[in-house]
Amino acid sequence: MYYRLRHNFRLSIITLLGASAVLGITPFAVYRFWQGNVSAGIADSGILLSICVAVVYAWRSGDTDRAGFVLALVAGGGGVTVATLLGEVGLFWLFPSLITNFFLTSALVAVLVNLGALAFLMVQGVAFSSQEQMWSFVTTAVVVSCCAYVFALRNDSQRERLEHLATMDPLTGVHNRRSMDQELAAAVLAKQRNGASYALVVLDLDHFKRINDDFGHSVGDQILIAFVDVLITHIRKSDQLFRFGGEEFVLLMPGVDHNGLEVVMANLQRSLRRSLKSPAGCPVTASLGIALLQEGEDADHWMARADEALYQAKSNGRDCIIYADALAEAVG
Ligand SMILES: Nc1nc2c(ncn2[C@@H]2O[C@H](COP(=O)(O)OP(=O)(O)OP(=O)(O)O)[C@@H](O)[C@H]2O)c(=O)[nH]1
Repeated sequence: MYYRLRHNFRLSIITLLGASAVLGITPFAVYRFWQGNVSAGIADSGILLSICVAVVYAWRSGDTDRAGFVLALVAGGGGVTVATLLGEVGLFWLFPSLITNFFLTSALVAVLVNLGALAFLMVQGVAFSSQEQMWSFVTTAVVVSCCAYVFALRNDSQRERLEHLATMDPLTGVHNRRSMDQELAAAVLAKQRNGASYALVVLDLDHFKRINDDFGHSVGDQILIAFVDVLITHIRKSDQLFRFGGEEFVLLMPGVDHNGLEVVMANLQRSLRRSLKSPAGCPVTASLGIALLQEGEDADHWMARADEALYQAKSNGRDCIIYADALAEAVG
């Protein structure tokens, strides 16, 4: 539970809202009934119940987008209902809901819900004691919503940027090892669920240290970029390329069989030999270790078999492709 709260921001906001609603609205609901204001008491109880249902749904299904959207509607609708029933006293409740909506759902939906709630109150008019009060309230509420909207947009773009930085390799523009771990785990799960086939190809440039030593690090960088360009032209849209670290890359290929894979890899190897050259004109080659995901295998074991195949390719003199499954048959 603590892990989910820590790692899922929207779930933690939904939970916080649920707890605040129970603590904040329950006494008011009781007070309204006690005062004999049954309609306001029912409105408070309805809001409370809807919030609790949405919180439970979010926890059970993990679908915080839908739960957040429903809660934003409940918050907006609840604020309007309370303002309509209680007038000026109820209007104050609209401000927390105007702000909270930006944490619960997307910035655009939140601002639309807020403007919708304000427009409804203006058209209906009963919540305000004078025109002047209505315009002051609506103006301040729109200013608050606009500021929150700008803040939420900025927050979204920073989160996207952070996500990008955390998952992409800045030099080559392909995904990094962190994303690879997630995708391998997803592939293993898909294999367990529907028997999907996957191949893992570990590619490592040969004698790359010499290139750095002879021509400098920036030339080495350019060769890494050119290597990725060649790989990208040879893979399908559904294939995923990751930089595992240094001059080692990993290709995750769904929906492949052994024969098809052999043809694609042989083409790739030819293409690398042809197009990847050092500044002195010498071909830059790569060694490849390949493993098809087996029934009941986990990601670590799968990766270890592909790595072992790569090690064998290096031991065989490099510029070579080794299949882990063929290796296992030969050993067995
Ligand atoms: N230019 C550049 N070099 C890198 C980068 N990351 C790692 N390297 C270099 O890659 C080289 C890898 O050297 P080794 O692990 O000995 O591998 P190798 O020389 O390719 O030898 P084999 O793999 O056995 O064929 C090291 O010199 C690293 O400094 C990078 O981002 N840019």
